[in-house]
Amino acid sequence: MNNLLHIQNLKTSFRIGDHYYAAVDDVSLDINKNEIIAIVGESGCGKSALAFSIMGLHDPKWSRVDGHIFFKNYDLANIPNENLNHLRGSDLGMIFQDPLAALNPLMIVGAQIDETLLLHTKMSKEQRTARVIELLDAVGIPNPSRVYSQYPHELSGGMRQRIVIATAIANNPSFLIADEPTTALDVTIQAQILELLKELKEKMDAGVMLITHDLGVVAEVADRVAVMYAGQIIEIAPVEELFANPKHPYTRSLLESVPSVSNKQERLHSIQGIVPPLQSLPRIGCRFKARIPWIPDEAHEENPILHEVNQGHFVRCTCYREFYFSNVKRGRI
Ligand SMILES: Nc1ncnc2c1ncn2[C@@H]1O[C@H](COP(=O)(O)OP(=O)(O)OP(=O)(O)O)[C@@H](O)[C@H]1O
Repeated sequence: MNNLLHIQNLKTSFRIGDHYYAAVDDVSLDINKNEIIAIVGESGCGKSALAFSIMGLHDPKWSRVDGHIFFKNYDLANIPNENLNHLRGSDLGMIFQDPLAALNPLMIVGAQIDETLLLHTKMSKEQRTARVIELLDAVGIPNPSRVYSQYPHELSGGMRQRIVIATAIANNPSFLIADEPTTALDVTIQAQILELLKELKEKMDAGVMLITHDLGVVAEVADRVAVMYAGQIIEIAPVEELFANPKHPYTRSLLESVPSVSNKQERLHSIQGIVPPLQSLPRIGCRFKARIPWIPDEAHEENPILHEVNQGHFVRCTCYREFYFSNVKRGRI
């Protein structure tokens, strides 16, 4: 079977004052082996809240996770912390956005990677050192033996991100989350890191969840794309299908906002309004409705569900059938 992780009706809520508000609201999603699934959406749509729920990183004092996350023989949303601790760093890996925050500034990088091997394997010190060197080499670090003994501040941003990746993949995780792994890097390093992610999924048959704002990155590496808006998946499709045939008004607007060589004379499209804060997210009806006020009410569904419009291509709410850009009438598009 190809399925690796099965998320079912996941709801992640944060406590604000006396109430809980869902940042991830009834998300169901399958992630397969040997697949990179990109999660896209504006800031505040719930991408990181989803990733942190899978890794069990939310503070239970301030949050609540309901639903199921089936992975191997576990339900990650409902297992004791010690089991999750064991899985994190072995079968589950996470690459964080900011390599400086993820690394210990007082420890040489080799020792940091070694620590995860020490925690999760029975390797001897010699075996671990050899494995760390092998990992440094695998993530494209030149002169791994020298870099082993360097501190994070002695390395460039791209090198530090590679160290974070080497740590995340040290124990060959079968599922890896990469949260904006290339945001802080220049484009050449970005391309190398993306190449590395592709290699990982192929060589280790891993499933990768890639969280990004960058649709160029998505086009480059993803196999499937899930578009999130206001805590929900509003469209999901294989990558070529999503770019060729976007349906949901939000997805179309996101794609329309990307600069391209062919439309560089035109003003870039901007999506009207903002993602509302958690406390004021619309909870009934189409959550995107307020940002497309020119679309008639009747076009929206009362309880929007995901409709399969093509094989493996799902879109939420019937408004996609009636959608046009507000300036179409003025003849700009
Ligand atoms: N610990 C928290 N307590 C309260 N609200 C939170 C907490 N973490 C996130 N939120 C809120 O949950 C919503 C989703 O946040 P999240 O960080 O998942 O968005 P995101 O799509 O990952 O954004 P970005 O792309 O900026 O990382 C936002 O409204 C955010 O303010």
